[in-house]
Amino acid sequence: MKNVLTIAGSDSCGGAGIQADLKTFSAHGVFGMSVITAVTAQNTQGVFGVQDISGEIISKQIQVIFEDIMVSAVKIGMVSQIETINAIADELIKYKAENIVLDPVMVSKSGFHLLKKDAKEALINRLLPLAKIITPNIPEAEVIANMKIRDISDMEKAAEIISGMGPRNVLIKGGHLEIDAIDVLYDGKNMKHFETERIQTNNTHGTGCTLSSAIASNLALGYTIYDAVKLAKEYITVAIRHSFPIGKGVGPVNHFYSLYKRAGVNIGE
Ligand SMILES: Nc1ncnc2c1ncn2[C@@H]1O[C@H](COP(=O)(O)OP(=O)(O)O)[C@@H](O)[C@H]1O
Ligand SMILES: Cc1ncc(COP(=O)(O)O)c(N)n1
Repeated sequence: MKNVLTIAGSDSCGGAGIQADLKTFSAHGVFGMSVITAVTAQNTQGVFGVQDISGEIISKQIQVIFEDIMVSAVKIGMVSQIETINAIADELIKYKAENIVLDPVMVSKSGFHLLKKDAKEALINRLLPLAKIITPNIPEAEVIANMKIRDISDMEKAAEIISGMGPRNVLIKGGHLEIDAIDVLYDGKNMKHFETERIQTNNTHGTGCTLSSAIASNLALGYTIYDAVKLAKEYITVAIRHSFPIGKGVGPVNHFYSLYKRAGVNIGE
């Protein structure tokens, strides 16, 4: 069994954050572990409160896991504030963590700032260089690369700029453009596109968290970056296609579609 760690925020409605990550790990047959950075009071309509966890207890959570268990990959999601970022960077460097997948979460689909404005520099300076792959969506890539992204050619330019900041691979996700769902992967030399048709649904809560956790799972299982992204893209596409109209807002994706199908669970198809 491969052990995979998520360092992220809790989403009370279970669609994004830690909850999405652990579901994704389980769906991939890896053992999921979690370091909670913040607790959000969140549903499909929005984020209504956040309590950040102290840097001290974040460090402690990371330490006790690495002192005890072999960690094959680490996914980083919501990091909230500078204190959190420093604690994570210090510990991951100390334990020489490998296969770090950084999802630079900034603003939720519902428009809530999950990263404090003064923490962007710390995220770029301290976490980007540690990442085997960083997975920004379009608004996040615009902030990190400091440019406007309107089309695929802009995504490629931004990927090159972000690549120069230290991560070994950059995946810019195209979910926020109007065109088909095209993600751009840059490994410092070659540009690759992963393309699927856009699924017409409002239920995309947690897509980014799920994709990055699927990549981390695949890296832990020994896949190359290219195959890890390709398989993760296939997984998120199925999860979006069979997403759930739960709640009054942006519903969650279906992490266990294949399992439910095999078990004959009626999921309303
Ligand atoms: N409507 C959609 N149909 C198909 N794929 C989508 C759709 N929306 C997002 N995706 C895919 O989901 C993944 C997450 O992308 P995105 O939604 O941009 O991330 P985030 O949740 O960080 O904003 C990407 O692989 C993207 O291409
Ligand atoms: C705790 C937490 N982490 C991450 C997200 C981003 O997910 P999304 O972009 O789908 O809102 C979120 N809403 N909540």
